[in-house]
Amino acid sequence: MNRYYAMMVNLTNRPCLVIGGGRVAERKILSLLKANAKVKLISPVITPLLETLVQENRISWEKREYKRQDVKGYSIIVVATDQKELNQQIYQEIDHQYQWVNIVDDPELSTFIVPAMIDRGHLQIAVSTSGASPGLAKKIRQELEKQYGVEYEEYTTFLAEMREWILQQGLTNEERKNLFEYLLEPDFLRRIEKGESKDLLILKIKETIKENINKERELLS
Ligand SMILES: C[C@@]1(CC(=O)O)c2cc3[nH]c(cc4nc(cc5[nH]c(cc(n2)[C@H]1CCC(=O)O)[C@@](C)(CC(=O)O)[C@@H]5CCC(=O)O)C(CC(=O)O)=C4CCC(=O)O)c(CCC(=O)O)c3CC(=O)O
Ligand SMILES: NC(=O)C1=CN([C@@H]2O[C@H](COP(=O)(O)OP(=O)(O)OC[C@H]3O[C@@H](n4cnc5c(N)ncnc54)[C@H](O)[C@@H]3O)[C@@H](O)[C@H]2O)C=CC1
Repeated sequence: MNRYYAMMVNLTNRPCLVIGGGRVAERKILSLLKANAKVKLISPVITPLLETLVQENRISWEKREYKRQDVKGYSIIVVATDQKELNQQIYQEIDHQYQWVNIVDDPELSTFIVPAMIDRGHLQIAVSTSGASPGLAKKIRQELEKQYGVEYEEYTTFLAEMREWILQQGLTNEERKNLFEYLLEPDFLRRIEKGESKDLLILKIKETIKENINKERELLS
């Protein structure tokens, strides 16, 4: 079994090809769309949900069987037909030097595999078993979803906005480091979880920080 390298890939507007339009292809397409990829689908038959995505112009679809000339010019190719031999044949016809390939029924041939994802706004947690047990990756994803609830969407936006502001304040490395630590105190997560407005919280914290910095600087001068 392979040992994989995890990375976060920017697929915005990148051309991605999915061959086969069944249940598994549907799952891969939904996650590609979440990453703003430009998805093309080739398959004679597709699921009702994929039909809807085609009608909404969110993916393009060629209603036909795969041809050898199809597999050129993509960042990512997902091979998801239900025929093992065909999937292997497609693998042979892909130029692997320039394209990342996921063969859904053959981890050994794939140049990348897809983890189970917890999606909480800026926070994404990926769970992988390296193909040992995709079912376990899904189970752990479901457990982590309880631990990292929807409040993390607002919370990570709060952290991102505060961080950007702190970076613009012309502080010393030491001051910045202390503030980033301060932001991670559990109290802020708790307050957001309880429904306190993120924007008001940000205003209050900025005031506190400014006061403290001014006080410290007066003491030092
Ligand atoms: C190697 C990999 C390649 C890839 O697809 O990238 C792969 C391969 C295969 N999956 C198979 C089976 C199942 N896959 C799932 C589910 C998911 N599979 C996903 C990823 C991966 N699956 C990659 C490894 C990821 C890793 O281990 O880290 C997830 C995480 C992500 C996603 O697909 O988006 C998504 C969960 C999403 C979620 O819910 O969070 C379930 C459960 C279910 O469907 O409910 C089952 C049945 C239970 C079981 O088998 O465990 C089979 C056998 C098919 C057969 O029996 O013929 C193969 C082929 C083989 O192993 O040879
Ligand atoms: N990686 C994963 O997470 C999982 C992988 N699998 C594997 O994935 C494969 C696909 O599973 P499902 O999506 O459930 O199958 P499915 O039967 O729902 O879909 C297969 C799709 O392939 C298309 N297809 C068939 N011949 C084609 C051709 N010549 N050119 C283009 N498209 C063609 C069909 O039209 C259909 O849309 C299975 O063989 C299974 O071994 C199964 C479960 C999970």
